Amino acid sequence: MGLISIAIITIVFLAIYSFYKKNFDPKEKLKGPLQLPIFGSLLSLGKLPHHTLMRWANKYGKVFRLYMGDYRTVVVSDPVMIREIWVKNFEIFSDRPHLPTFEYLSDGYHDLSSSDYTLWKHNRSIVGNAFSKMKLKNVGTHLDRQCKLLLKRMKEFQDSGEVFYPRNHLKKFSLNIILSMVFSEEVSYDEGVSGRVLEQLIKPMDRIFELSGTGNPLDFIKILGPVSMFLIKLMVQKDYHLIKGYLSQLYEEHLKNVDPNNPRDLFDQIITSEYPSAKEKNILGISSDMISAGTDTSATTLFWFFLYMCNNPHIQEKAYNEIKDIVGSDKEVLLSHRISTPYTYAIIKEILRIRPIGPLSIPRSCNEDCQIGGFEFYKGDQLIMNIFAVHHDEQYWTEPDRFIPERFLSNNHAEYWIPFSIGPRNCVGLNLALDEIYIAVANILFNYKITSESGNLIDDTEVFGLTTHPNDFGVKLESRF
Ligand code: HEM
Repeated sequence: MGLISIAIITIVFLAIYSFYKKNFDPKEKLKGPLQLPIFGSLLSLGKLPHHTLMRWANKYGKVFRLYMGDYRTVVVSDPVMIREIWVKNFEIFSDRPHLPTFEYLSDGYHDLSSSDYTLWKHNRSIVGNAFSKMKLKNVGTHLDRQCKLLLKRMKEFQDSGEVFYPRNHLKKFSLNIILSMVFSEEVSYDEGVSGRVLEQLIKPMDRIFELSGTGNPLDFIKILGPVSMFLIKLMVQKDYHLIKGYLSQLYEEHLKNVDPNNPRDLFDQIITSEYPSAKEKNILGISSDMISAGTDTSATTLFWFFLYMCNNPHIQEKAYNEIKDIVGSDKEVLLSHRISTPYTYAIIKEILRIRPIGPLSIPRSCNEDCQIGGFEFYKGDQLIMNIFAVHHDEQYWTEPDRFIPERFLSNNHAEYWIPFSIGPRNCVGLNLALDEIYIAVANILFNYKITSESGNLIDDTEVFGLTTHPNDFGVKLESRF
């Protein structure tokens, strides 16, 4: 028998075994859709995986199983089970799955977002402490400055009557908040001036996330083994080196004159912390996390804000009146106004509910066989929290597909409003994100009436990606003064 025949017989055998194991394993108690051999559900998740998974949850249960390639994956859309897994049994589900993409991009899991429990605990406390110290010092100053720059940019569009395309301006707003807090750097709003940051940081990051988005078969098919790592490196290493080069340069510059007693920014605090090993790798990994996780997330939520305000002029008017009555002649909305503007804050919560930018959160893995809530979990399982499904569940929300900020006025829905996930490994940037979104939303509403460019409703269909965002659109700005 020739080599080709042996290879074909092996592949057929593996495919039959894989089909049997994924669909008819006698120890499997969870229901789920029929799985393809080798790929499992990887090819059937569609363009909007969170919608597909929500449909399957309706059919197979709020805790169901599928396979992403070789990984048994349990998808959870029930807030009670989410609490059991992500909070009460956190230590069993604290880690991320070990995937070649995560491994390569984090230089062997040396960062915050993909590290394993022991290192994660250490790095999380460094970032947590750094944020608390910054909070006391000057977060408000960074937010105010960046908000003023954004409003100034918007004014130029309003004065000229030109259509304003919010997406890139919002990205710069969020990026600048992170850059100034972490590195004391800033990108100019004028195109071109920001060449270095754009070419070495933002564009490479965007390209990497496009390539390595959810469900890359190279990550999930174990038989591909070393070939996967080789191909992933081939695809992302140029961009990866650009990002690491940019961060390494900042690291060297900061090292020259860092004063541990008087840190200038978050990076100084990260640099001056102790690490169990691989100090430089961890520093670069954590700072790269801050930029990748902290920029597009808040910016995309603000992008949705523009859309929902154009499509709901009565809601926009109601929030404007609330802010105007509170702020009066001060000309500027501050963080301290948030408590007195509950309707505006309810708008933010409703945007994060109806269009959570990370609808499937970031996956976790199970580190021991266990039974929780009557369901079996096995070591090595991947866990997916379907935030979108929880946020659109009719059991918890009246008319979940409608944009109704009022629903948050009488009830904060804390049990099932989970855009930042829950538990000890939830979003570390939660408070910063809510602060920056509030500052931007409230000041934009106070200064401008926003309408769609065409006068028609803007399409609110999502595009799945690093963050789930709308298709690009432009708006008209009318001054409130
Ligand atoms: C609207 C804004 C944002 C949303 C909806 C959001 C949402 C999330 C979610 C769902 C997770 C996964 C948590 C888990 O595994 O349980 C996460 C993790 C993370 N987020 Fe955010 N995020 C936002 C903004 C930010 C900002 C501004 C930062 C900047 C510092 C940030 C930094 C991170 C980091 C570093 C992680 C990984 C945490 C860890 O593994 O310990 N996020 N975020």
